[in-house]
Amino acid sequence: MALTAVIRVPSRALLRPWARLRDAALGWIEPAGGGGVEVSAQRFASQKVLVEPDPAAGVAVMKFKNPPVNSLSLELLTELVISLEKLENDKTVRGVVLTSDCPGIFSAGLDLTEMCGRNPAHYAEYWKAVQEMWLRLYLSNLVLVAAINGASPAGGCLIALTCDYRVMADNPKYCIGLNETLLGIVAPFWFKDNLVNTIGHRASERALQLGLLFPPTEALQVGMVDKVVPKDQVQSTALSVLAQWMAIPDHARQLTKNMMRKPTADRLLKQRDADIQNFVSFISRDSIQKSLQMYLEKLKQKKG
Ligand SMILES: CCCCC/C=C\C/C=C\C/C=C/C(=O)SCCNC(=O)CCNC(=O)[C@H](O)C(C)(C)COP(=O)(O)OP(=O)(O)OC[C@H]1O[C@@H](n2cnc3c(N)ncnc32)[C@H](O)[C@@H]1OP(=O)(O)O
Repeated sequence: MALTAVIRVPSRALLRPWARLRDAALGWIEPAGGGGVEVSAQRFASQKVLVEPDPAAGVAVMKFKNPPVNSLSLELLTELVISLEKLENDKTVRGVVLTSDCPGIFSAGLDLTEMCGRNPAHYAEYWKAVQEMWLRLYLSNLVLVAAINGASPAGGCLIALTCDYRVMADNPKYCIGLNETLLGIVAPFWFKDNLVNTIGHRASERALQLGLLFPPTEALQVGMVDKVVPKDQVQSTALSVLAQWMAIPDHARQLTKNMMRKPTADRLLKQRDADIQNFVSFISRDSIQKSLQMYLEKLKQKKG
């Protein structure tokens, strides 16, 4: 990856402790004596989220890279939020394409191993990170376009739903949807709200109860994605769409986005702790743990 952009990062001594953790996560190194440091955009490429900025165009491409299936581990979620925050603060960037570096998979959704056989404190930490990811993406001031270049179940679909526009590859093997009920679990209310805001109430009711995973043409029909194109055109189409959205003055577009989305985000913001408690007690149930374990086993057996 050839990247040339230069980003100014303040001295670590001036940053809060969490920012030092962030620097470590992103692999930024401050030279001895440090009074601020210039890092090349290559350093911006962390392990599980690659960011390719194009300052001339005012955009960046963010690629998830957590093989084999881009499951949303705690580590990936943390890097995603940090990378997004950095882009939000970068005055040269106004729009971002979200896509995958893993062939054939956009994201397999939440990491089942983070929700199985762990303790309540871990479940709480994990759920807080999932909430944070959703809130940051859903309320982002940037134009976000999803370039869905592979399967996108559950949490993968949620990421796509937070975007302002979704372009999907036309391979009928790639499916997208909130399939939680197939795992014996329930999509949280804010997943549901995001879906209802995208495809409407009746279509959501059907899709959520049946845990429907839509192939691209059906996803287009129901309004879950906005455009279906051949696989090799997904990213270029997403970049063209980004350019169209970026032709609108930022302040007017951002205020409009906020007006449309804030009430939905506020529903979660008003009850974040209660939502974490609900998740922890739900996921800790023996019956739910059994369902998830059986589902994981089925995924593993599929190979053999
Ligand atoms: C009433 C109160 C309610 C409160 C709310 C409570 C609960 C709700 C909580 C959460 C909502 C959940 C959201 C989610 O996102 S759950 C995750 C859902 N995801 C899926 O169902 C996708 C599962 N995966 C697949 O279907 C396939 O893997 C794939 C993505 C289509 C890719 O298929 P492929 O054939 O290419 O790969 P494999 O299937 O062979 O998988 C390779 C490897 O990856 C492992 N794996 C797959 N998905 C996950 C995952 N999500 N998490 C962790 N690991 C995953 C798979 O087991 C294989 O592992 P192996 O060790 O065998 O290599």
